[in-house]
Amino acid sequence: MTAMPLLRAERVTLGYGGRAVVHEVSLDVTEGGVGLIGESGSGKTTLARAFLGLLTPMSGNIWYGNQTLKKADLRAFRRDVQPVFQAESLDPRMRVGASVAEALPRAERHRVPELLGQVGLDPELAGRRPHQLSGGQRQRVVIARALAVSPRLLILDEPTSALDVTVQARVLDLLAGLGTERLLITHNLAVVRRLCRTSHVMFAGRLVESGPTADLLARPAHPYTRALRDAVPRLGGAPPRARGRAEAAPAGSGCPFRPRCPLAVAACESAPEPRELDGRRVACHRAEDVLAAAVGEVS
Ligand SMILES: Nc1ncnc2c1ncn2[C@@H]1O[C@H](COP(=O)(O)OP(=O)(O)OP(=O)(O)O)[C@@H](O)[C@H]1O
Repeated sequence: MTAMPLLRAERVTLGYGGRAVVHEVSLDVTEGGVGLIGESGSGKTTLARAFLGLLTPMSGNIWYGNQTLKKADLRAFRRDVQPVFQAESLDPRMRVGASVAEALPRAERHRVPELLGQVGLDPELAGRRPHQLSGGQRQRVVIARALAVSPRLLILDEPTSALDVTVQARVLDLLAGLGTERLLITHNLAVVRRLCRTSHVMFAGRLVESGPTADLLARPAHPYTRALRDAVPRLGGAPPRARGRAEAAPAGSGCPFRPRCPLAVAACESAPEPRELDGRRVACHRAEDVLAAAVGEVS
């Protein structure tokens, strides 16, 4: 029997000022790491904010165990689900030891050296301020802060994109070794390859493909997954060019990827329903053709 996921989005629509930017997304945060991938503006951070309880769905529900977030014990939720922000979120005036201590319950403040050690930092660095650390060290301090309350799940939004490639790899190794569950948001497929057993690909506020990360990378079933894979092959690769909303078809007018899709046909003028295919879930009329072309072009 599969364990109940800690967090689950059920047909969640999210937006700002009454305008939806994430449409009917269903996603379970399961074991082994979950990646949420997509280009700038696809809605990843908006969905992460809903998972952190910072944005209320316009429709649908976020489930925390067997309760919706509206009814859940928020004290337990805030301990179990911790965000890992970018290193710039550290208070520049605060010594990093004090910064980690602030995240600990009062009676456990003696654990600062232990936590710094856990993220591979020399406890002697506790007396420094953020600008006296390297980017990778600062990111480790942010992770130590998140770990202070022994969370069950970390929600990481581009945790390493500001770091150079070798430092990025070391921080990813640290995250992989922690044993804490993670939902990782990134535009970089090399990052999810290391940290996430399952991945979800988002385009224009919709999930277009979900499944085991290894399968998505080896044999994408959606042309957008394939384009992402081919655009960003390595750690440290540049993000896919942000093309803006104008290049996604407006909601209600067929497949949103159609204007950019090399495989679009007349059928794509009706929106594809997500369906199960070859161990993944994909929303594309031509998924069989994309899958069949493991190598080379489809037309
Ligand atoms: N506070 C806000 N008010 C209004 N619109 C917003 C707000 N935040 C985000 N948006 C819009 O919602 C859409 C999705 O943005 P979101 O930040 O979730 O995307 P993203 O995939 O995380 O992008 P990035 O990788 O650049 O962070 C975009 O069109 C964005 O302009």
